[in-house]
Amino acid sequence: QFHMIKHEDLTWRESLGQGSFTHISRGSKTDQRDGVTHSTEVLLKVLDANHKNCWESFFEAASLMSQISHKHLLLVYGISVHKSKNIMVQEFVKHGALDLYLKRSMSVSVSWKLDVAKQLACALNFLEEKNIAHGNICAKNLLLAREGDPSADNSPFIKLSDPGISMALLGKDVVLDRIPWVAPEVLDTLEIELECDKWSFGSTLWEIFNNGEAPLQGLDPIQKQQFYEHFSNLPALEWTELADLIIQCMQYQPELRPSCRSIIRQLNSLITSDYEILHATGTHPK
Ligand SMILES: Nc1cnc(-c2cc(N)nc3[nH]ccc23)cn1
Repeated sequence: QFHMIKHEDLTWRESLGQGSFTHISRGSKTDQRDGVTHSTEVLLKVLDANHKNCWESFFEAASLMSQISHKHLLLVYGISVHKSKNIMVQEFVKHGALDLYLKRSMSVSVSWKLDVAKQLACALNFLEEKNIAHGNICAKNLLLAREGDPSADNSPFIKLSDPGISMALLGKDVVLDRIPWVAPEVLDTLEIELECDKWSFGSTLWEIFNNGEAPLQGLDPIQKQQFYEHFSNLPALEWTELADLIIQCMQYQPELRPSCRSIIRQLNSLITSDYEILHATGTHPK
């Protein structure tokens, strides 16, 4: 279920950092199509040699993304296995991870953030309709394909990256580190259900509207675990309707979390109210 890419068709360029048990580089792949050689810019995600036992989960995560195609899901071109290297070849998304982008550019508007939130909700709705749980929704896994430029009246465009190696294999410390993105029930079961993505969506909304700041970033793993044991909530945003949506998504009882359709409906009404307030009073909702 994967396109196998020959190692000699790959070119490595600069390293771009690392994920859980992986390191990533910019690169390119060449392929022949109707006798013409094409070179495509790609992202090369290499599984650390000392985590070879995770290769199945590594490729499982990618194959989830290549079984289905959607405009807001990252495209996986295929895999390449060469000696002890397991390589996933993904589309290269120009502006990289959303959390870093938000931290750098403090000037994105409320409507920009709502637009990005709605695109993520649409991607989740698509996955929900296919009964596919992602399991690692967070701003770091949202890639910005287009910045959006208000003066040119064009909007941002995001792509949801693959979930990476499943938490069942990542160990307890990584799971604790993913609080508050990982749904509370996952800490016991390490099973990912559709409702888990709703919880993570709430946490990602919080990130987007806090300019990429990681929620609970100052807490150590024990304090993070206590955050769940005390049924705590993230600090409320000033915009109450948005804060309410985050609370709905981050309900400790999975069955009480809203459907994706309800999330999209609520985002649409926030978009409308933001538009009306902005164009009526020239200020943003508080
Ligand atoms: N599928 C992907 C994933 N990450 C990127 C990316 C782009 C960029 N400009 N800086 C980066 N720094 C780290 C990753 C990255 C691109 N495509």
